[in-house]
Amino acid sequence: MKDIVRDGDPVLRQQAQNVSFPLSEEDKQLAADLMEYLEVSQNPELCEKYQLRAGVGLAAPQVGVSKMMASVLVPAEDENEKPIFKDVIINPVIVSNSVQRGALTEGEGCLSVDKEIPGYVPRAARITLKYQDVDGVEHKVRLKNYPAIVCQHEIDHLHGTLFYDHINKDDPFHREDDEVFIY
Ligand SMILES: OCN(O)CCCc1ccccc1
Ligand code: NI
Repeated sequence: MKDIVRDGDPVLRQQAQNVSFPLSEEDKQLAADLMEYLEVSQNPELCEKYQLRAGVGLAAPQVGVSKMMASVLVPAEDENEKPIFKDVIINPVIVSNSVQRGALTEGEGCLSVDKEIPGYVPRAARITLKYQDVDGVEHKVRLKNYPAIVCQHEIDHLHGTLFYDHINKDDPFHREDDEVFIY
């Protein structure tokens, strides 16, 4: 398990570099490590054993690698179902997003930010995301609700943005009329 870099390390505030294809052995290993972390962290026994915070996403800068790559694993409600979204998104670009905003009712956290920072993190309620997978295959997906929020959180990491940058300083729980709140 690679160590998670904490807020304060400059790598979390850098613009990550594009990844070239075909992936080098090093980048293939990085992609595997980023996804393995999520799988292990979402397994209750292993999560306990390795003392990991369960994660639904992990961006390369969070393991000290400033490259445009992040793993996303959003499990289904029923763990016997397949995940809602599972992939390593490489060179991701949000090509369009809804005007409507959305936020998680419980706010957000981050594996790189040890303290709780209360407040709504307003994001696009729906996005169209283009990315390449580890084989270099281009994907264009439309996401809403939790997967859309998680992908935006991860893509933020690739541009040196952390979730609390979006929280309204004067009124952390400010709600716009048309915002959707995701449970
Ligand atoms: O960057 C991933 N990471 O810090 C783990 C937490 C992911 C995450 C948590 C809340 C809302 C969106 C995404
Ligand atoms: Ni994070």
